[in-house]
Amino acid sequence: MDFNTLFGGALPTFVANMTNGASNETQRSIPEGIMESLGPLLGTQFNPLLKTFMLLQNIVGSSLGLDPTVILSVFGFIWAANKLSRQLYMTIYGLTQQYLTASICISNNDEMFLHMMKWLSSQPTLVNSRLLTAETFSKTMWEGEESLEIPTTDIAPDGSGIYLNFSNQEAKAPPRFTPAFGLHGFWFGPRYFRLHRKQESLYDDGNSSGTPQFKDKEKLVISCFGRSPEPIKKLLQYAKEQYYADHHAKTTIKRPAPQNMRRYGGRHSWLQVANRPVRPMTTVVLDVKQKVQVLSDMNEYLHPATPRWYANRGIPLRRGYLFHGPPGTGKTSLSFALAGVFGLDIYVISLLDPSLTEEDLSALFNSLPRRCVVLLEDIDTAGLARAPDAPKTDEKDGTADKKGHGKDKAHNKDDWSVSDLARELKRQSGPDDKKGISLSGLLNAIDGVASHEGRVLIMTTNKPEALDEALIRPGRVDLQVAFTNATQEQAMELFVRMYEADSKGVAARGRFLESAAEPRDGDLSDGSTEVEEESETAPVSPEELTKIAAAFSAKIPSKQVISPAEIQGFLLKRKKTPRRALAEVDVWVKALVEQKASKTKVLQVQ
Ligand SMILES: Nc1ncnc2c1ncn2[C@@H]1O[C@H](COP(=O)(O)OP(=O)(O)OP(=O)(O)O)[C@@H](O)[C@H]1O
Repeated sequence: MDFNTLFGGALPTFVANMTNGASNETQRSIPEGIMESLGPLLGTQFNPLLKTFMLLQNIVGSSLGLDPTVILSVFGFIWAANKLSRQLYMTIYGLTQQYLTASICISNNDEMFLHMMKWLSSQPTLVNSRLLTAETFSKTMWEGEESLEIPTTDIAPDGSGIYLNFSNQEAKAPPRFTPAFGLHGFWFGPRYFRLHRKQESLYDDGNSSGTPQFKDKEKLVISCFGRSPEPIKKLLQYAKEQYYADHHAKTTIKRPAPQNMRRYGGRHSWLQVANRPVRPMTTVVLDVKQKVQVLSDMNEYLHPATPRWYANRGIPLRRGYLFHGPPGTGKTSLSFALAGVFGLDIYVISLLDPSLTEEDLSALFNSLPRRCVVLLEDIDTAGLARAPDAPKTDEKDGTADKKGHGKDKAHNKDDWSVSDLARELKRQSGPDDKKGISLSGLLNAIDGVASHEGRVLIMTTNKPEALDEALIRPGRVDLQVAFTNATQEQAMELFVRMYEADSKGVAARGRFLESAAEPRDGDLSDGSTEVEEESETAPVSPEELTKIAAAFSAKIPSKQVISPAEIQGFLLKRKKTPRRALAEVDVWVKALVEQKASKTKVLQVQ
């Protein structure tokens, strides 16, 4: 079939019309027969479209006096120019990318990803862009809560029970917005940067996890014009500094990550669980000599020149402290205060964690940062027993190896009993023997080959006598700090600390003697004096506070039977009424001493 037959004889007319120029108006319109010819060719569904097009062509041709072929040619030219310019742009862009821009790629496996995302989420140009990702973002207790207006619930009809209500607090927390996947641009100083946020699915063959699966990984590619990556490096450094800007005032607390995350190692081994304001050293009530001793020892150890000093003498670069004493005497508090003083993160490990194996413990120690505090709390409760067949000598120095197999080596093969055999079989069988930490497992982690040097290890215990001597021998524990129940001086210090911030405020406002219900000196020594409701809450001057504190401490037994935590608990219940605390201390001390003597756990007075 030729074209003429196809177009039903209309083609010659159409061609003639087109070639005859634009002078004749009838010639500018599309020949009528062409519709019928194109219809079957394109299919019936295109008919309305074709008709509309033809109609438009006719209108344009006849009413505007334009030749449709010219219009088509113009459109064709624009299309071709567009294609060409795109091609050109792509080529120039590709060449520029290859030879004239620098890029740095950041994977979400790295901390730098967090720094960058936090910085990007604070950039107005980016958070006002049209392509965003919203993330639920919970604030910690210490972030901008004070100015929040919290609704109250009135549960008593007479209005006497008005309480704060936090039921919708999550709804009020605004989400965080970050640039969505795709291309973005932003300015940093005088320079323009391009950001490409990408997501890739990687296939994990299951070597580490046991189950093959696809995992999503994110990447940020930051590029800038110029052959040097220096501007991007500066940007990354800046983002990192911003990220840690408020860290000098905070102590970051980390714990081992859940088991399924730990297997990725590196920064996945540890999970940040809190970022608390630094605990000032002055808030820990302890003998000044002891405080200074620990502080100066740690300061010396953390000095940049110390690693070389240790290396020159072939001494492993480690420092261990044992804080021992009754419960609630400030062992953990001192650990946190020390981390705060030296600006170190604190890594807390619980040896009672059932998911923690000895391999995990070694891996955790191995992934510690260069300088940090590792806190092993209540080490005596971890059931760290020397293997029953392990020798009494220090495993490092003795013939025994770290897994407690020493005796086996010395064992005469002929002496094997059935129980030895059963024990050996148990040790070698099943996955259960991998659970829990043995003494040798802990020693391995603390000072084995894999152990990270440079860290400060703090172990706390209520029962130092229950610890194996291998655990606390010099080299593993270099300094012991004894904590005791509160002395009278400590009780006084605790009392002053509890109320001094308020009393300073009183001094500043010059309201020392404002209250008419101010107790006389005689009242202070007599704790049983009934204190009027309004005088209890009346402001206390610093001078008066010292007097009340002295009177209070005199009522604390000098035999040190009450812990600082107990005193703190008592004062907290009267946190705005120092006079009431003084008035009620006698009854409380008596009840507490009796309760301790009778070994009951139930408090009569709180
Ligand atoms: N010496 C102290 N100075 C200041 N506060 C103290 C002191 N001892 C205890 N406290 C307070 O008591 C509470 C418990 O203290 P902390 O956890 O430090 O005691 P601990 O000795 O570690 O107890 P445990 O042996 O039970 O772990 C904390 O809130 C802390 O502020």
